Amino acid sequence: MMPLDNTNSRTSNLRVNRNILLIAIVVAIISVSGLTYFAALYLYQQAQVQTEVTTRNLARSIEQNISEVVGSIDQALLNTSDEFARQQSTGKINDHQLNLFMQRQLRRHEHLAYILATNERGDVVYGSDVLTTRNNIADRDYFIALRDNSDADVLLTRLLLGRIYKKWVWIFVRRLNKQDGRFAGVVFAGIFADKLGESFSKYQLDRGDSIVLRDADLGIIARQVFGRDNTFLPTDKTISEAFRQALKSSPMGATYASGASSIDGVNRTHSFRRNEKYGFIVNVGVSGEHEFLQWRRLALIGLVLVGFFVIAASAFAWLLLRSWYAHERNLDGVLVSQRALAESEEKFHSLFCSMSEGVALHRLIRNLDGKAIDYEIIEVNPSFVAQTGLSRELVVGKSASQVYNLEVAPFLDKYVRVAEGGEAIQFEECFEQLEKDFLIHVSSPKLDHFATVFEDITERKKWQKSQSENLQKLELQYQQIVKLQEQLMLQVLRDPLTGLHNRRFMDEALMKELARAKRENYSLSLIMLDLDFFKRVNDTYGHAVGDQVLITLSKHLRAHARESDIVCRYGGEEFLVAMPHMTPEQAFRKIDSLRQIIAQTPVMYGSIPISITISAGVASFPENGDDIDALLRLADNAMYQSKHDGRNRVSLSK
Ligand SMILES: Nc1nc2c(ncn2[C@@H]2O[C@H](COP(=O)(O)OP(=O)(O)OP(=O)(O)O)[C@@H](O)[C@H]2O)c(=O)[nH]1
Repeated sequence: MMPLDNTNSRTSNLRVNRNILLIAIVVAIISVSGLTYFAALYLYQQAQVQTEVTTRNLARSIEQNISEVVGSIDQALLNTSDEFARQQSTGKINDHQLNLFMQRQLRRHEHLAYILATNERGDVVYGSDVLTTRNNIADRDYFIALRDNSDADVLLTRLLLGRIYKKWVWIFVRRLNKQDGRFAGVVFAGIFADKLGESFSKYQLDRGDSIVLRDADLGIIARQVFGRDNTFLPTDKTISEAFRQALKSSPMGATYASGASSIDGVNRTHSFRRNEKYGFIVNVGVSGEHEFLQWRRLALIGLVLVGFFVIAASAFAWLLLRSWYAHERNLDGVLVSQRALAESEEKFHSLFCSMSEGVALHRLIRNLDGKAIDYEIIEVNPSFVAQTGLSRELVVGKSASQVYNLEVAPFLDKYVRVAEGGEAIQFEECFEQLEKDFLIHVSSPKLDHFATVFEDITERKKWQKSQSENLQKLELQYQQIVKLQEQLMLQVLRDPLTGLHNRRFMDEALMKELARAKRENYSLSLIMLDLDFFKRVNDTYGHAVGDQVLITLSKHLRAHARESDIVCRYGGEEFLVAMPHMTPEQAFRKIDSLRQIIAQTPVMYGSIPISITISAGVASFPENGDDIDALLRLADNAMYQSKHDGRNRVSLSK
């Protein structure tokens, strides 16, 4: 069993560890979520940067391409202008040759729709195409501008609805001069806006991305929105506020994020570049869907992973908490049990130490065959030490045979029976060396273990012994008392002089005898007899002789009485004999026979014979009555009748 303190500290350690682990899980969840959030933010920024770089590079690339195209067209215009000048120097313009020249220029530029030239009046007279209709462009702004400016360089128009081909066209114009420098017309080339827009489709952009070409005054020349509707309002100058701000702060080129596009409402990251030489602006808008799609995928994966992690960590924490709480409950249970056990052990220990009886705990020692040959003393209490005089250090951990210096440990057989069978016993033993008696209780708490409780019964034994002696004395005294009582009874119920029953005894006996006679229906005769002239004996020989006479008469009466007869000295010299089963006649004969014997047997006083006679009266049940007093009176009357009739005789009651 784990000590209570250890369990307590283990419980609090567990709680601390649990809290640390829970905090660690929460921190891990927050950290992972935070890291994921910052990673997503970083990736978002990266996607944004990537989008910006893409749009910037694309804008630069497209601007350069268009710039090269425009430069090349400009070169074609210059070449045509030079050819025009060369032919002029010959004095005459050869229309056919000039047209062929212009056709060759046109073929070298795939983007060009046409290349034409006018005279100084604006009539389109030369060109890559043979025109069947007469066209004049003298009213066009660019014609007027070039006509009026002899130093004008190449001129790029806004998008115009062409008069010849009836299509929206971007026109590049150069002035033609006569030999003296005067205005000779213009040479101009056009690119159809739709073709230009189509040419943007070679760029591998994603759906929703856009490329917009604007002239120097911001009018739209061409627009390509990938995967969407490409319609736009030619020459439209509407721009978003973001574009306006970007242009204002950085007129030659910048990157900015637009809100919803003014044209199609799509959010894009834009980069624009203004061509330094020709002033046109290329604006590339990338919706960033691709980059952000990638980011979204990553963010979603991250979110799912974090979600899984949070769920798993929460589930883990929940399971951990549940298991902890269960464990804590168990520990609490263990704590309660341990506390109870500790309290119980404390109580046991305190009881063990404070017991007046000597207690010793033992364990059997077995040999290799498993036979119990001795027992070890595991623990003893202070009373054991006090009783035996053996110190604890001397006995604990030792075998009994060793401690008591005996070949066979004391009471081994008895103890083995208890330790193996489990049934408690007790026996008394006198330890002569200690001069003490003990009542030894032996019980077995578990197999091979037993406890002995030595109850000192020396005093009790002494007391028992003295009690026994006292009892013997008492018994003796009792016997003496009984004897005395018997003597007393004799004294009370017998006449001390003659040893016959006295009148008191007779009174009680007669009641019983008469009752029995009535019950069993037999006769009961009462004989009252009296010494004749006894006074004379006393007077003559003395009272002692008189006593001797009385004793002699008593002996006669006793000698002639049956077992069932009751003889008593009824008073002075009066005697009464009760004779059960005797009719009056039988009684008469019996007492008369006795009378005769007495009369013939004198009492000897020394050598002097003293003659004695008796007078008697007989009364019987049922002949003379059934009442004791009446019968006694009748017997007495009969006796007096005998006196009256001369003494020495027996009379029957009438
Ligand atoms: N020695 C002795 N004398 C006794 C005892 N009890 C009574 N007496 C005597 O018995 C005598 C009885 O005398 P009475 O009653 O006159 O009768 P009696 O002399 O026998 O004459 P009758 O009965 O008429 O024949 C008295 O003298 C008594 O003292 C006794 O225990 N011992």
